[in-house]
Amino acid sequence: MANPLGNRIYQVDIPRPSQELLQKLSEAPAANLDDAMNRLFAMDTGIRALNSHPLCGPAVTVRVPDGDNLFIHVAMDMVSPGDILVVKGGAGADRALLGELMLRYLVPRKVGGVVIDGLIRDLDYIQEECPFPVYARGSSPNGPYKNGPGEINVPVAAGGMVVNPGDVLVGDPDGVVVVPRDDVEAAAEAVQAVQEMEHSVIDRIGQDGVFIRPWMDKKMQEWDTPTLSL
Ligand SMILES: O=C([O-])CC(=O)C(=O)O
Ligand SMILES: [Mg+2]
Repeated sequence: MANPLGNRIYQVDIPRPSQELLQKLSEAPAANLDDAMNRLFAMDTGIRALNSHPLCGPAVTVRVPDGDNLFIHVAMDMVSPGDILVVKGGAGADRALLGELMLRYLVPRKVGGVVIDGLIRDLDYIQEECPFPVYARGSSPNGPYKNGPGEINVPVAAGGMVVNPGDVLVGDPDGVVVVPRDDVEAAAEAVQAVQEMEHSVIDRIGQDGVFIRPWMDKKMQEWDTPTLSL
């Protein structure tokens, strides 16, 4: 057998949450979902939405070297409908890992989206035609090499967060939140409570201009801040 270190493909049947659970996660803004997870689960701010389609689905993960997409091509044949292809490229990359041809190939495969910790190209297609969400650090006309190696369905550090195969990624223009696969139900429940709280605050602001902030009164009592006159 070839040396599998940095050169392996796990054929895992990732957990795929029910449509109902995914719906609950995706109907809230990513910010509220992150609040529901105590504000610790967002990818770093370099990972940006390149079109406006909402992102929500379980991850198939890929690790590739700087500027090389051979194993992304292999992973494209492993995604099921709704899956999010999550790629960790090398840190010093100056070339795109994916572009229009690959994205067009993923359309009939009904991929749920693509999140690239690295660069993409063919931005016009992504912004104007691609029917699913694409997130990446940016774009470059420099194209990828296709030499390998790589790993598929291993834990990757994408956008500064550990992403395991089957973790659920939820994204909107604010960025991407990673829900560990064992926490999906708890997160879906917790986000509903955050949503209800936000809606009641918004309603009061709209109704009578009152912003309910019990935490502010509590903190300011602790500070006992003097009000001075000049
Ligand atoms: O050449 C590549 O592998 C990436 C690309 O631009 C495309 O898929 O259109
Ligand atoms: Mg291209």
